[in-house]
Amino acid sequence: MSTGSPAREDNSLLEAIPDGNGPAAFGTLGIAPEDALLLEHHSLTLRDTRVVIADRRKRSKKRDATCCGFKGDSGSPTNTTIALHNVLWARVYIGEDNSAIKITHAKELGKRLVKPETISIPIDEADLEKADLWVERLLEQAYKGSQQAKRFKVLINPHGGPGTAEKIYRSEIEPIFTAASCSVDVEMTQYAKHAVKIAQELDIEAYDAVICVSGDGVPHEVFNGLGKRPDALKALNKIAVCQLPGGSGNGMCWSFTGTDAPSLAAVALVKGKRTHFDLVSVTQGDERILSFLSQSVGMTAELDLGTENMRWMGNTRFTVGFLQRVITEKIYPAEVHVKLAIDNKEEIRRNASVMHDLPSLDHSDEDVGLPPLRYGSVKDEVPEDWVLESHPKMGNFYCGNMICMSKDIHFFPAAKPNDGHMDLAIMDGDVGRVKAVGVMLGAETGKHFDIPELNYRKVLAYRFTPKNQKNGYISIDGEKAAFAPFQAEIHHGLGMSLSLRPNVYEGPTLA
Ligand SMILES: Nc1ncnc2c1ncn2[C@@H]1O[C@H](COP(=O)(O)OP(=O)(O)OP(=O)(O)O)[C@@H](O)[C@H]1O
Repeated sequence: MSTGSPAREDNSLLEAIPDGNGPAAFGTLGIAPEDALLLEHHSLTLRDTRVVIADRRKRSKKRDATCCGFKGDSGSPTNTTIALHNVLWARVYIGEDNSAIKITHAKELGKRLVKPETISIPIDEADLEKADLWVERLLEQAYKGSQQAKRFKVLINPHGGPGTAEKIYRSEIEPIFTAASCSVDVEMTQYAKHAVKIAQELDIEAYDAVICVSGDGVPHEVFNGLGKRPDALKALNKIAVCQLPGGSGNGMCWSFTGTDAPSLAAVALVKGKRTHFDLVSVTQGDERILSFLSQSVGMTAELDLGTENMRWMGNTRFTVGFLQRVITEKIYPAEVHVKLAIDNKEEIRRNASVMHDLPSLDHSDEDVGLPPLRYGSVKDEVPEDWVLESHPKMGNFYCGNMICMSKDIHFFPAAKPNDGHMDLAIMDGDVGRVKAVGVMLGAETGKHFDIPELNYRKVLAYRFTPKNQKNGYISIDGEKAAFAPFQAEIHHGLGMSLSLRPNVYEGPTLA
């Protein structure tokens, strides 16, 4: 993910403004009057994706290098440029002896680390009113299309991944939330499925988003908790469910923010725009489970669930687990009934940049539970127009809703947050080790999509029935399900999250 450039020096604007400049100078540069603020010693301008702070004083021979957070060298005053994406907050400070505009931004300290830093620009009393207006304008532009000062319910799984979620939160995430004036209510999950209860009982008017500092297991629980409420439809629409990296998979965080660097992902959520995304109902026995990420059987499910003993490795456990399994070329025979949407790769590629209209879901104030199942449950007859497929040599059954499943695994490059389709990828187990490794490596860039042995389709629903096996792994969002037939169907735009761009996941795409 690009966070835009951090604060940096930029002489271009300063060069362009004549000495003794006035508002007219900005006009000649194509800067709207409301985007510019001329102070006695500084000019502040909003330009496309950045804010430029220039020292207007005549070039002095020597200036304090740290004055107001600006660098200066003798004889050449410099500008400071901050990407609007990195502007976390701004305000007018009024002190007894001095007043200032304070701009807090995410300052880049390394490729994977930003920390809040505040720049102060002194202002005279006479400029207070116009400074207020400009600060308001800056915040509007820095949060374009996104809500300012979001209210977060933060859930931390102390056992997620290598067990460092709380430490990561306190050191890298919380400072960003605080600097961005977000209100946070932090709760540690105390036991497995605790997040289901928390979401079920959540005061949905008190928060804008639930932020899970965890793996993908906690957001799975939050969606299911919201889905159990009598007002499920409204709750799923009102509360954006998001993930920040505190586990080993972090597929949701990667898909929506394009990174698993905690502070960068935190900035992405602070700036995130509300985005509807598709959820899936999975029925198995008498149960109905909401799935937001994936369902898998075979190789992928074994990686998710059969590598628990390697949890200490963090994300590496998936690669090691894959290499161990690919050698055996194991098969998992199954029957799959499919309700197809798009059944060939060419059309999927052509369709990749098409925007899909959201259906009008009823989010009224009345208590409305989950939408009814369009195709019935796994216990009903399979609808007549579903295609029956026999897969006696299935090696991997993988159905996904998001582009990225974990670091460098962009398994579903055709996935969109709300296209109303699931992406179904099936591959036989006897395609050979070279092909299997090719798919794994290709998933880093999405190139595996074109490997002919990978059967990749868009579907609306399916039923999976294992054949000739007593035991095995079925993974739903990385959580273990019973090894028994299950059925899945998509709900277009039922869920809500925060994303950097509308209806696009971050990562390599087909378009
Ligand atoms: N305090 C707790 N004690 C025990 N289990 C917990 C606790 N809090 C949450 N859990 C459980 O931990 C499981 C895994 O959580 P999570 O997904 O956050 O981490 P992870 O396993 O590292 O990530 P991933 O699922 O992406 O591999 C969830 O099923 C959740 O119910």
